[in-house]
Amino acid sequence: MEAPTHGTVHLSDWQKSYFAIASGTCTPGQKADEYRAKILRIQYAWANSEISQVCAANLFKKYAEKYSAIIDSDNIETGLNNYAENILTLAKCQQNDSDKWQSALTTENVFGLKCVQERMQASKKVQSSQMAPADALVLADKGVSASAAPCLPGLSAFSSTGENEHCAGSSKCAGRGPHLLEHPLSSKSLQSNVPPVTKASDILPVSSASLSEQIHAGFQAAPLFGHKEMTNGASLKIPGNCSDGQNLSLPNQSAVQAWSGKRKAFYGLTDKGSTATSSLAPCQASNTTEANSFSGSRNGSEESGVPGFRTAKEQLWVDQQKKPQSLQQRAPVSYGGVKKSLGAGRSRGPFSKFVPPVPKQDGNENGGVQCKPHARGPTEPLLPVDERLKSIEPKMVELIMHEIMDHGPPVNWDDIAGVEFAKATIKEIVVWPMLRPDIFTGLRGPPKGILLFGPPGTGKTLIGKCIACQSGATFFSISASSLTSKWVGEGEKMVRALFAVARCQQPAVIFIDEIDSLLSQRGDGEHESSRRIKTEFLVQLDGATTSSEDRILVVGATNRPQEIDEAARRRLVKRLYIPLPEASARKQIVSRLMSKEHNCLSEEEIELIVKQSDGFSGADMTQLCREASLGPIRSLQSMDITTIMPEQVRPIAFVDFESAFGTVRPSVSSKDLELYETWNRTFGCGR
Ligand SMILES: Nc1ncnc2c1ncn2[C@@H]1O[C@H](COP(=O)(O)OP(=O)(O)OP(=O)(O)O)[C@@H](O)[C@H]1O
Ligand SMILES: [Mg+2]
Repeated sequence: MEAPTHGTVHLSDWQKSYFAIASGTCTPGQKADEYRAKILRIQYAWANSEISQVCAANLFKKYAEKYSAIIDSDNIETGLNNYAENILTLAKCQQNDSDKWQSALTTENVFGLKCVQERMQASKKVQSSQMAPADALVLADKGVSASAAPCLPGLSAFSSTGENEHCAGSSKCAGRGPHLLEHPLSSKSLQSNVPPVTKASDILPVSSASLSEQIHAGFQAAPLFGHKEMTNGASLKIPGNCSDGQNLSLPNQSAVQAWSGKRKAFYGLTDKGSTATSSLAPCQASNTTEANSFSGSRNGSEESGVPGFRTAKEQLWVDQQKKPQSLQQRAPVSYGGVKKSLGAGRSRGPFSKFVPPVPKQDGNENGGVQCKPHARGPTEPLLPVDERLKSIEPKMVELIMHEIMDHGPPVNWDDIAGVEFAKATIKEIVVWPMLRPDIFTGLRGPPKGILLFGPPGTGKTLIGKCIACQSGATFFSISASSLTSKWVGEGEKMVRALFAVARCQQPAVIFIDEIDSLLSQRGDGEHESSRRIKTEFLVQLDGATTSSEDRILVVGATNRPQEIDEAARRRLVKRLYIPLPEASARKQIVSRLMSKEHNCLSEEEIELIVKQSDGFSGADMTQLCREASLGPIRSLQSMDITTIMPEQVRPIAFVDFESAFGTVRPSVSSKDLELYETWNRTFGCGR
């Protein structure tokens, strides 16, 4: 029988396996394996010129499609759909920068390594026969820093071919010997991802500095790049007859020969001597000593006056370390125009800049404690966390930090028409004590809780904004409904976090709009979560209002004062009625709004408007002016609005107000007003 040729065996093989796959008895896994094997065989056949390139391409395409159809299919019977799983597994395995480094290699098992033992023996012999010069290692490589140096004599056990005998002679070096590995720094440094060295022959000469770099670098990058990327050419040559011009290589260099060949050129061009350590900052961030010694050793050239290369991350980190504590805090923020609001009324978009609620003025009011819930990233230094925030979930603190900030137009006291008594009282109990805490002490100490109540649209929220701008305090503006609805089940934690953050950011004003929805009377039918929020709020409020040191002011605003829980009412000691604007206030609102518009209103006409608008709230007055300002536009019926020039629009006239009165009505009924008046007489603190 004729022996089958190579080609026929090959073909029958293919046929057989094809039938096996097509038989339907294979599991998706087996099929995938078979297709994968086929793809490999195609590559192999093409590489051996058994099939043409066109044929290989066609076959490859066919089997790759089949293969990926199985892999990607999420049908349990026919596919594997392990794509996501693999990715997830990979992602899990991926060492995160923030993960704590846990190296399998410890000082103990370094000593256990046979090659290390051999080298230790050898260096001991050398030490006993010859004393090494003190600065041998510095000579070996100027990049060695003072902090890195102590570990090096011990590490000299790694050096090549008895080079110690030649470069040494150091009494320090020799005298200390291998036990110096136990130096705290060195042992720390050694607890890195040094790949296990298996053979003594694998240990090839490495300059001491580059070795220290590798150790500090945890060999993360070094093994891939080969020695030339590790240090510049000069430092690779150990002076004297240590290893003259000898090519240095890393333990597993052979395994990455192909890589280093390609990468050498690339990295060699861009990053002399720093490539191996360029991604090191994250590992160093948590340890100042290590980081310093690291930068010292790898930027040895800095010591000699030549600035070493640092990545931006490293430089930032080093700069932060250099700054004094107070400066490490973020730059003081002027709260003039900054409002922090949680929930309703937030104008901050998702891409707006985050402004932290930092202590202002000297930035050191809390003893320089940075209220940072946790390190934001592995590359950032771990700044001290405020004690008061330790019991608070970092997530909550972050939510408060991220959500309460806002920027709003600055509001002046003059922008608020009327309510003179309320304004004077607020200035007295909010602004002045914030400005002169030294005077407002003891009995003069400001109240810690204020309630602004009155009909809707009378300027309560406006007053809140004004306090934010004028008091100079850190301002937290919280809509009660956002606390109760947005963070279902977490409301009370949010309340706790809010007060904790406020405590860190003193002086602070917590403004709670619609406070009635947060602190309404507790009843049997109410939801458990809202009851818990309420209780927590009262507890916090109590703490804030009774503590004499805390400079936290809680300002609540409501148009339903009668619904507020009596316990909360008691804590909000200053209850200020914000009534409907009087005639003078209404005039002020109209005049102020009209002064910004083109109008032809006479003084008498304004008086008439004021008279006619009796019972209007501030918001109603604003709406009336808006409506009137549209009058001139509406009168341009015959003209094309798209082509009209601004000068062609006539000024706002009294007639526009007359027609505006036809559509704008007071929003507060006299019956409602009576309720406010009664409540004010009962609980209010006004005159
Ligand atoms: N005293 C005032 N002076 C000037 N403008 C005012 C005054 N009161 C109200 N306004 C105008 O009405 C708008 C709404 O006021 P604001 O939101 O402060 O009312 P509020 O009392 O908080 O009402 P609500 O009880 O419904 O929350 C303001 O933006 C402002 O334009
Ligand atoms: Mg309001």
